[in-house]
Amino acid sequence: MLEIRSVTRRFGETVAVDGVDIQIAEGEMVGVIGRSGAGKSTLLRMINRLIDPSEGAILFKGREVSSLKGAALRRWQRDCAMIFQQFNLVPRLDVLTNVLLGRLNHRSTALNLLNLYSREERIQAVAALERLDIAHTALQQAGTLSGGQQQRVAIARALMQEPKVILADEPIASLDPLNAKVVMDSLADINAREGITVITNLHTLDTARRYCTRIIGMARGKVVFDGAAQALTAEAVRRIYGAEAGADAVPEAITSTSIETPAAPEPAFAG
Ligand SMILES: Nc1ncnc2c1ncn2[C@@H]1O[C@H](COP(=O)(O)OP(=O)(O)OP(=O)(O)O)[C@@H](O)[C@H]1O
Repeated sequence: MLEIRSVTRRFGETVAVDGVDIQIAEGEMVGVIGRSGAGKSTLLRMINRLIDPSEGAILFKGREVSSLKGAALRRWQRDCAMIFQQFNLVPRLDVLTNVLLGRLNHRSTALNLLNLYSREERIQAVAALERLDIAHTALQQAGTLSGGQQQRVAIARALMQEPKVILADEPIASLDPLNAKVVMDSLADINAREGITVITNLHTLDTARRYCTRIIGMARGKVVFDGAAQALTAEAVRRIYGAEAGADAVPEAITSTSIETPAAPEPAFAG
């Protein structure tokens, strides 16, 4: 369904993504792992066209999305929701309005300028917040919520886009273990129930193993592993993280769990 065909992205002398070929079927839950600088974010950002490839093509259901422009590009960006490490909410707006912003690319410019949302859209937004168990925050300023709550708002906003694909760029890197679990459980639930394809960059191996049916390992811009979580052997881990990351010597930062360690409950308002 999603095909990344010989895609390369250069930034000056740096080759961030180097001749990558990947095919992802509808409904997969894919984790992209690799060291910092391996090219994971660049790959994700090229899929929804925040960045354009230097070479190669990206196709969705046989149609090249890497060359779309104007309204067609906006439709693709609507189909392909993005979740960021830093949530990217509008902090001064209330939570409900932030979620409604997910409808932007569904609507005419005039409706957007007038800030008019239908009753159905508001009901849909509240339902998305309820699903993520944060409907009680609907009228609070988004910036007053804790990180975990803000990421859930971002997921609700993504759901409002009615996307075909969700791209999550290190969605739990800024969260404590309990919130990381809530966010990953939500993404897994959306993948399982709606069948929405999820592609997520993750910085810990065990999270990828636990949640993703398929893992793509990147090193220096190239795909060096692509397979089932169970096939991720010590040798594969060495290929992804480097020779020094031996079976017993994988750096703590790579394997340490960001999910299971108990943590103190988050404050209700962590402005
Ligand atoms: N806008 C940019 N301008 C210049 N170089 C960039 C830009 N974006 C990424 N790079 C470079 O491309 C390479 C890949 O970066 P990328 O952010 O994709 O890696 P990553 O695997 O996502 O790492 P991290 O986990 O640290 O975000 C790095 O060397 C980075 O410095």
